[in-house]
Amino acid sequence: MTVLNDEQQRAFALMASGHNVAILRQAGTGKTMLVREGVKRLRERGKCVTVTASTGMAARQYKDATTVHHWAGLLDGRYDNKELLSRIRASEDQSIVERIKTADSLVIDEISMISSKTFEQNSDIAGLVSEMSSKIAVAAIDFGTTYSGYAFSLRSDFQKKPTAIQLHRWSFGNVSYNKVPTSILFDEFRNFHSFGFEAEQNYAKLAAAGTHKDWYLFRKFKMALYRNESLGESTTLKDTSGKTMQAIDVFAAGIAYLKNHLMKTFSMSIVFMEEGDIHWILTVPAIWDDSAKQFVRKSANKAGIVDEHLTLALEPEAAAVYCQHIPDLIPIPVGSPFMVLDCGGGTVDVTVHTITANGTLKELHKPTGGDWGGIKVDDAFYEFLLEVFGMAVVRSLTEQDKLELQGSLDELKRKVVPSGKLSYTITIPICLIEKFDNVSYLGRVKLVGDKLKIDAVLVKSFFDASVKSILSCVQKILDHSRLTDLRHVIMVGGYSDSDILKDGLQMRFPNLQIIRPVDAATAILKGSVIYGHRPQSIGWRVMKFTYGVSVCSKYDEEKHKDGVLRCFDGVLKCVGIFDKYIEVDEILQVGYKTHERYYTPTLLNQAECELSTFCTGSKNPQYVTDIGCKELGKITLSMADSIGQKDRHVRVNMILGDTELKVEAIDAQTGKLYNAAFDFMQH
Ligand SMILES: Nc1ncnc2c1ncn2[C@@H]1O[C@H](COP(=O)(O)OP(=O)(O)OP(=O)(O)O)[C@@H](O)[C@H]1O
Repeated sequence: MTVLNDEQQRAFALMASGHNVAILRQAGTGKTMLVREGVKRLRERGKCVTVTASTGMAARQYKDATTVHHWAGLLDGRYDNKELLSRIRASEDQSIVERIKTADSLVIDEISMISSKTFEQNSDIAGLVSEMSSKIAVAAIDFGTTYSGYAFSLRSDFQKKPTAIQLHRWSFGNVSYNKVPTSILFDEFRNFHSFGFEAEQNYAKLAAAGTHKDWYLFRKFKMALYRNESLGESTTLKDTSGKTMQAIDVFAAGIAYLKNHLMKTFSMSIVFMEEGDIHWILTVPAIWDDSAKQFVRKSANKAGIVDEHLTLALEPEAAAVYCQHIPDLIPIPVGSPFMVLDCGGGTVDVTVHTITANGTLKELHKPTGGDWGGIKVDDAFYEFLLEVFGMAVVRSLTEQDKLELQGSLDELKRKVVPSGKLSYTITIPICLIEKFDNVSYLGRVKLVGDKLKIDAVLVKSFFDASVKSILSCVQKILDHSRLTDLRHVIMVGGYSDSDILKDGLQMRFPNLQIIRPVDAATAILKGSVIYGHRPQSIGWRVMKFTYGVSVCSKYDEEKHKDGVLRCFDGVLKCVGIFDKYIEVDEILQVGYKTHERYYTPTLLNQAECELSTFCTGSKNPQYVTDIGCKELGKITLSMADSIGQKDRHVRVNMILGDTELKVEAIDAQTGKLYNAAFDFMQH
């Protein structure tokens, strides 16, 4: 084996761990030797390595090299990207697709001779290949706070027309809906019984018969994952009557119901579709933290969706992807920032992206938002009811009454417009009519038949708290120096259909163009399907936090003045130092890997090493105990393969910029790659 010097060894380590590596030096300094040796070593590890060069002449330096044009199927260079991709897609000879698909690493010699057009075409072809080698279908589940639904498309349909997405319509009574209420009913033995409208109606029937007391009805429970500091597998949820069940069982049952429903829909229309043929997308709010995302993943696993077939999509990001495919919707120029305001039932999620020259989306501002969705309006309405009727009367509502009242409220919310109306009416349950005795809102609330007639200004005030929070969040983002030229806001999510909200935004920000697509309420689901087929639609993301691990280091009087000191084998060390991997607000390319860090075991026979990971909103934390630092969880690194050896170490990369954090560890002695897992839920 050729011996590599330290610098070459470092370059090889980067190649081996999947980084993009540029080797730059004068002629005669060993670049070709390093490439030859690196290729040999990677192949010995079972990797498929392709060696190419920019010219035929350069390729001759290697035994089995070809030109990059030939390898990537760029044909003779006369086609533009679109034509090239459609030729490769339509070609009967799929050898180009096959060889790109199987390559683990690609070497390009004399890369400086390659034009930017060739680069772009290479990247587009790689994207096409990943699309063509993907699953037969993509199915997206939006497990929402108030409403849930699903959509899907076959790969073959997607390739013809990306927006050819089938959105399941749910029938109830004589009406069909895009989504169903996220309500789940379990029987007295905690077995899943029903979901959606059926769950609500079954529970109301049980309650009417007085047999509901041991049953469990969960509704609007998704927000339990938001900012939950102690989220774990043992977290419990309270049902409508205060009885508890394991949260993971409730989420898993809901996801399983939607998954099975979708499989049934498939089986009615498509022959031979199995779960393994589908890539599943689950949508999550972009502002959720890592433990909430991991919780959803674990729930999906429990529902029978395995990790390899599952991607989490960030809701506003998926909507941004969809909006790119709506013809004539948005005249947003390439390079201009635009905001996506995703207003759902529970969460309002705000992101800012720009469209790059190659059509991918680049995030410009970290996801921001809060729990100011449609249910804040509901909360204000129920507070009003309490004032008018009193706690005892409102508490006496039957399950059927509550169901009907929520339906009437949803209808009322849709009717409210910024101006022109003097009052609104809402149908209320008979028991409330009987108890109506208005003293709190004299002249502003009247009873007319079985309806409550409420002064329009009062009704509009139910939106105040939510709209105020959303406006101030948008203002904060606009104040960011990077976004001074932001002119467009795209509103998506069910609650964005509210004219009160849209008007509030337009009044406060008259210079912004507020765009609300026709299918604002389903943009997330449809965008998630497109994202599942083409994950490269998103190219860059902004880091929400500074991430790092807790390390200890030999005590340095200068550096560690405020540190916590401990003595190990007679050596004074400072513990709890924040070893920063990445900084908040940094914009990272999707799949970005941090520079490798090396960790050594403290004991000779240590088989595992645990790293505590931390995050914080501040840019340069010194210690993991600094204000604002939060422990995320642990990474467990296996060192079992080189047990007993001296000078062992594990090299660790964090993979950031994806929708979830990942970590990769390599045993430096054996070269074995471990997919060390983050555990954010060790509570
Ligand atoms: N026209 C409208 N005016 C006001 N509110 C509306 C309108 N249409 C729908 N909503 C409200 O939007 C919310 C549902 O939106 P959506 O289906 O996007 O939420 P979700 O997916 O349940 O929420 P999340 O994204 O928080 O999980 C409900 O609160 C509903 O009452």
